[in-house]
Amino acid sequence: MKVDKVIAAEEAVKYVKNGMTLGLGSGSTVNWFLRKLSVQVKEGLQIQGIPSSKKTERLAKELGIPLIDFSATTHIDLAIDGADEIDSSLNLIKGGGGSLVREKVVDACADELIIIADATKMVSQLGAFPLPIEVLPFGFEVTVENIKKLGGIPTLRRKDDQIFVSDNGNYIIDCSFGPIDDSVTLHEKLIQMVGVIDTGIFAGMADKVIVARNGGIELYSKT
Ligand SMILES: O=C[C@H](O)[C@H](O)[C@H](O)COP(=O)(O)O
Repeated sequence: MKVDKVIAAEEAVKYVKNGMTLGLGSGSTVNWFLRKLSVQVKEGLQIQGIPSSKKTERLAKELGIPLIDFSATTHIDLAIDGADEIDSSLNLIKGGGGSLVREKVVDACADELIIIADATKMVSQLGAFPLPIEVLPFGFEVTVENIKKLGGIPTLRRKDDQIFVSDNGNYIIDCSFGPIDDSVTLHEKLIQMVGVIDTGIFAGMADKVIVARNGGIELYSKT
């Protein structure tokens, strides 16, 4: 039986049209989308993708998906991305894989953003997943203290006993705020802090969310 991430990814491929410039998100669900997309590309579909992470770039190249960067165009027709949490207003927490900043740049300039996920990502309120915040390494200790003042419990992300470094050369602070009542206000407070590059709150950005649950598809659209 196919896992739900694969089913959501397959559904998203149906939205890709010949000639499109695609924003390619990051994460395991997007990786399934890339595999499905590459089959269509081999069959003659003409698209070009702008990757949102080095991992996505690497996999897309391996799969033979044509890639460009923003020096070729600043217009993206459709971005496909994953998420760590999705609320009923389609606000998201992203960045579990550490790609939030490039993802936000790519997703924000797309005419349409479609999020693909399995049903485990749907929540009644954001906040069970610690919010990833990308920060400048210089003086990150100060930034962490400032984040604490907002009531969060911050943890510097590590991987294999080393500090995790993003594709942009920055650190990630995973911060538990508990249930987030107002994600826009929280994002605005954080983004104003010196040293904060961006947060994993993607509020009001998703146009559609494709959720696969027990093998079936649910489609949610921005109202
Ligand atoms: O930084 C990572 C991204 O925001 C991913 O899109 C997110 O973590 C979801 O990943 P996955 O599809 O592996 O659950």
